[in-house]
This record gives sequence, C-alpha cells and structure tokens, in this order.
Amino acid sequence: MPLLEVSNLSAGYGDAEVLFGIDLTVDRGEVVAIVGSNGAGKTTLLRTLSGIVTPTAGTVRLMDEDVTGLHAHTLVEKGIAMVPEGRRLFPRLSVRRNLEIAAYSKRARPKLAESLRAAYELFPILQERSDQLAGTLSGGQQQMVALARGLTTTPEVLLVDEVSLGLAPVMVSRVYDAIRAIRDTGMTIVLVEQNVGQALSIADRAYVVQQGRIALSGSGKELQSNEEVRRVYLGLEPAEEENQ
Ligand SMILES: Nc1ncnc2c1ncn2[C@@H]1O[C@H](COP(=O)(O)OP(=O)(O)OP(=O)(O)O)[C@@H](O)[C@H]1O
Repeated sequence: MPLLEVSNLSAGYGDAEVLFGIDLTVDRGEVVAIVGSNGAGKTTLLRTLSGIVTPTAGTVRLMDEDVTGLHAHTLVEKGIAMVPEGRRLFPRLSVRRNLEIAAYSKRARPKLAESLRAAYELFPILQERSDQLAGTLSGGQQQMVALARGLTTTPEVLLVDEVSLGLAPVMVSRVYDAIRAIRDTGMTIVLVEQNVGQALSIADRAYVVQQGRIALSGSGKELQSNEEVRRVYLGLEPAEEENQ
C-alpha cells in the first residue's frame, strides 16, 4: 500500500482549471520529485495535496484513508506537512519560536522537545542561531528553518516546494545535503522543483508535469537519461555526455 495515493485528481482556481486527472503514488521512505516548466501546475498539485486548494475531482488517500478535500489544518494532524515556496517564516521571531509555533497541532505538541532536538541535530547551525531573528539569516539558513519547521509537525510526508529558488548555487548544494539528511532519517519527501537536474539526482522516482497532466514518470535515473527530459529540462543534447 502506498503512503500517498493520488487518483484522477483535478483542481484549479475558480474557473481556471490547472490540474487534469493526476495519478501518482508515493511509498514510505521515498523521495519523489515533481518537475516541469513554469506554470505546469506543480505548486497547485502540492497545494491540493496539503489542503490549501480543494480538488474538483479525484481522490487522495493517505495510508489508505480517504483524505480528499480535507482542510489544511486537518491534514497537518493526519501527517501532511508543506514547506512552501518562499519559506514564509515569521522574520521577526527567533528561529526557535518559528519552530515552536509549527508544533501547534495535537499531533505535534506532545513531541515538541523531541522534534526540536531532532531538528537541531539535522541542522546544527540552527541551534547556534536559535535566538536569532529568522529574517536575519541567510537565504539558505532560512530554507533550513522552513524544512525544520515542516519536520516539527511530525509528518508522515513532507511536501517541499521549490526549495532551491533564489538561492546561490553553493546554498542549493547545502540545502540538498539537508534534504538528503532528512531522507536518511526515513522521512518520505515529495519535492517540487524547477531545478530538474538537482531534483532528479536525489529522487527515487519522479513525475514530469506538463500543462496540468503527468507526461512522464520513472525512476530518477531513468528520467535523467530520457531524451525529452535531457533536451527540454536539462538543456543537454541527447548524445551529449553528462559532465555537469
Ligand atoms: N492563486 C491563483 N489563482 C489563479 N491562478 C493561479 C493561482 N496560482 C497559480 N495559478 C495559475 O495556475 C497555473 C499553474 O501554476 P503553478 O504555480 O501551480 O505552476 P508551477 O508548475 O508550480 O509553476 P511555478 O514553478 O511557476 O510556480 C498557472 O497558469 C498559474 O498562473
């Protein structure tokens, strides 16, 4: 049984339909990447899975329970956490306070001390900076707070939107190291990325979204060598040796 099973999911904003019959599965412990061009619907898919956007058709099952159309706060209680694009921290609150606030749910509150310990173990820099205002951290460090905040909700699955957006390349590698470290704890991760190369390098499996539909899927390795993916998303010629 997959941890997350999405069948025939459609969603949009008012009359603007964005997703058309998405099917995907995520197994426990997997990193699944959702890649595609600007405006393909990747963020909308994550927003629908996290209850911010209500689906117009289809089903979402979490650990075999139908959770379709539940509100975001209910889905947090059930174990779906979203790390949004742009991080959305409270810039004038300390790192520690940002993490504590995330543990508001009945699910997470009793485990707050344990979650903070685990977050600081994963991200020692955040422990060093725990009293610093989140808005004064570097972009990469803020992204680590956003990831740690998602983990503080003690999720079954962490949905991560555009984690590398706006970061310098060196920071992107650090943030990806952090995601590998999170994966190594056994966490299930769904990663939406425009940085297709990075996402495929870490993904067990990936889906390519085009105009609101799944156009391709396969293991991260398979998609890295898929001709269309190489040409359209990685900017490589089909015969070109990968040397980046
Ligand atoms: N709040 C909104 N109201 C109306 N339309 C929206 C809203 N958010 C996104 N859209 C539209 O939905 C479509 C899909 O956007 P979405 O953000 O899901 O794509 P994406 O693949 O994540 O791309 P990006 O990486 O640029 O965010 C786009 O045409 C976008 O203009």
